[in-house]
Amino acid sequence: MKITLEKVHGSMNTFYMVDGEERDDYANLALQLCAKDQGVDGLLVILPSNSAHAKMRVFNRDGSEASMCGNGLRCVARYVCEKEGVDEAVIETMKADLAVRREETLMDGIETYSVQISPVSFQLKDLPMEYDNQTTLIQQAIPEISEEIMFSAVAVPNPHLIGIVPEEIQKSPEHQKKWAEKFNGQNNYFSDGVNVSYVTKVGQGIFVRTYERGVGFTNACGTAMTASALISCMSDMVPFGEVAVYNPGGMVKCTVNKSGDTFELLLTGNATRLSVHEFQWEEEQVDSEFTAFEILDEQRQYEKFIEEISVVVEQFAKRKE
Ligand SMILES: N[C@H](CCC[C@H](N)C(=O)O)C(=O)O
Repeated sequence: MKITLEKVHGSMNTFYMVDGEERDDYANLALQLCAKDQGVDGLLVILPSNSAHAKMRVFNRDGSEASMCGNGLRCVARYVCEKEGVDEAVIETMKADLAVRREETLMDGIETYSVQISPVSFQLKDLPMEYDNQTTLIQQAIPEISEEIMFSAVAVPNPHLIGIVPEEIQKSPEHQKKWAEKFNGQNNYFSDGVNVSYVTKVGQGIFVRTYERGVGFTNACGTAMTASALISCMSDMVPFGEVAVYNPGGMVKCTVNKSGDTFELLLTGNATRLSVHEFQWEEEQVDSEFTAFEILDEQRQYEKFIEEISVVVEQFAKRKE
């Protein structure tokens, strides 16, 4: 079956995106596309919805389906808003219908969208995570890992383990890689894996590097950056409100507001279109031609944005090409 795909990114977290009908084999499409393209982190599927303008499903490189994707939702938001000719919309996701909106550009020529990140739960059963019969894990050392890293577990609603780490640990990915690989393999804590983020204060904001469940290290993980901003506000590293979150793929703004004992989270950042492709999708992977028949030039502008903030980003991490 011939399908049209867009290649898009949010903070250089890159996806193929397809506008299709409900089917039960999109994991197979994700595996085929990711086998062909090492530079992509997963597949976004846009589907009809009974409750919203559209529905988003997201599949990781390993074919596993996630309940949410913050960077991907910005790209889906742009596609749906431009298709419907609106600046605001609602997108159905696995656990919630989320508000999305077109925003002032981060920089000229960089389409920018905000997306709601919800629901939020600190209950370990919602990740899921098993740890010493605890029901929550917030700003706590896990002695097996380190005495100097404060960890927090939160579902937004996909699962995140957030560690506030000193600069010297952040400077090299080895420590994070060791534990993220353990928690996404055979282990007693996370039966369904977990996205692992290391967070360090930088300037007025934070720097976040994430090892994503089902993918590995990515340039950015939208739900992880938002969860990291939430934990950074709760631990008084930064004030509540708008948090500048730097990552190897650029920078986003996360807005963290507390009302009573609930949190409202918003993720604002680029939604960049890279190219458009035709793909012959067969049951078995065929070596069909997989060329871009349209290369867009939005990336040039995004590179200028990266240059502007590289001094902050490059002290911790080089971007994955
Ligand atoms: N790897 C994540 C899904 C993708 C989320 C990430 N790309 C984002 O922007 O939030 C998980 O399995 O929970």
